[in-house]
Amino acid sequence: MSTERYQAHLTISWDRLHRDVRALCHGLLARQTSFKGIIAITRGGLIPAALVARELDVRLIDTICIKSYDHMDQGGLQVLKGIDHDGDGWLLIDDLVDTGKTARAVRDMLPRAFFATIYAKPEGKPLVDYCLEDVGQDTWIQFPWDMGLSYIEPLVSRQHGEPES
Ligand SMILES: O=P(O)(O)OC[C@H]1O[C@H](OP(=O)(O)OP(=O)(O)O)[C@H](O)[C@@H]1O
Ligand SMILES: Nc1nc2[nH]cnc2c(=O)[nH]1
Ligand SMILES: [Mg+2]
Repeated sequence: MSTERYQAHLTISWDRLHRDVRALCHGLLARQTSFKGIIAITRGGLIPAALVARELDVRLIDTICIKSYDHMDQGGLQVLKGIDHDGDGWLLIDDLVDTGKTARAVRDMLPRAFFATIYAKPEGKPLVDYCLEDVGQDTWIQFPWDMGLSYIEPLVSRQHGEPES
């Protein structure tokens, strides 16, 4: 699938990610359900899962390893590592749901797990049990682990049409 479906960008800083995961955890705690352990959907779910594990004081952590995108290009879904139970009592964590293709595959493997993501786009949202924030279907979420700080020219040079080095 091409990158044309993304018309907007939402850039998430490390600070915002941390705040958003803590807010997600407040919501999870309010449900008064305790979890046997956390399953992170790699790779995007790894850092959120580590932060959730810290807030919920969970020490048992497993992974489901799935690849679906090469940057913005959605390809065939590859399950590189599964799990040998139905997810009963476990908390599944991913960074986001977009089309819901990954979530559907994970739900088929772990029908009894509780599935939470930080961000959810409309097509995928019905597949998660809990998410913190809705994001437009046409928005590409830029995560801090995919970015770096870099120099930009002062506005005035850019106005005068000086070429960027
Ligand atoms: O709802 P979908 O359309 O299936 O998209 C959501 C999935 O896409 C991203 O993973 P990706 O396949 O890019 O791998 P990554 O987690 O290793 O970045 C993201 O982390 C979700 O797992
Ligand atoms: N980083 C990132 N990965 C995705 N995979 C599917 N949708 C997205 C998105 O909006 N951002
Ligand atoms: Mg992923």
